[in-house]
Amino acid sequence: MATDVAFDARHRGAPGLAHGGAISAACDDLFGFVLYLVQEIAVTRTLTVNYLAPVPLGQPHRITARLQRRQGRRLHLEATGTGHDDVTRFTAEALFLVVDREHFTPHGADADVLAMFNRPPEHR
Ligand SMILES: CCCCCCCCCC(=O)SCCNC(=O)CCNC(=O)[C@H](O)C(C)(C)COP(=O)(O)OP(=O)(O)OC[C@H]1O[C@@H](n2cnc3c(N)ncnc32)[C@H](O)[C@@H]1OP(=O)(O)O
Repeated sequence: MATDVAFDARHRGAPGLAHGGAISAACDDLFGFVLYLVQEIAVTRTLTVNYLAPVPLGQPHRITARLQRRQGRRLHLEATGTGHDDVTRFTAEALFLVVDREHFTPHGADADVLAMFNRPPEHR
């Protein structure tokens, strides 16, 4: 699964550069979408981002994410973020753990939890 992201002023860290937290969030979010492909309900247990080079604001980066392997409840995911100039500026690895629906029901409205399972959330 892939998405194209151009970090903007909302994601600024150092002048002209994306904040590491925004990069991390983009990777975690895309991993969440991979779950719809592998048809598992899971949540992030660990997330490691390797910041290989500064990410300039306003330059599109393609983030590609995939399930690398599965061990029981453990889903190992990995992602790569590459600019249009073919420079890979970050990679990420995550451990997601499969959970049941009851993981979410104490916190969100039933209809919202059900909707989340039926289709990916819409992003603006
Ligand atoms: C389809 C729709 C899905 C939508 C979800 C989208 C999610 C988007 C991404 C997110 O932002 S999720 C939000 C951020 N994450 C969280 O809020 C998770 C908070 N953490 C928890 O709720 C619990 O820690 C969790 C449910 C993940 C796990 O608790 P458990 O008590 O169920 O598991 P446990 O700690 O016993 O670990 C289960 C297994 O994983 C193993 N494990 C845990 N941490 C590990 C680790 N770091 N490395 C390797 N293995 C690990 C652990 O040893 C164990 O192995 P065994 O099954 O063999 O005994």
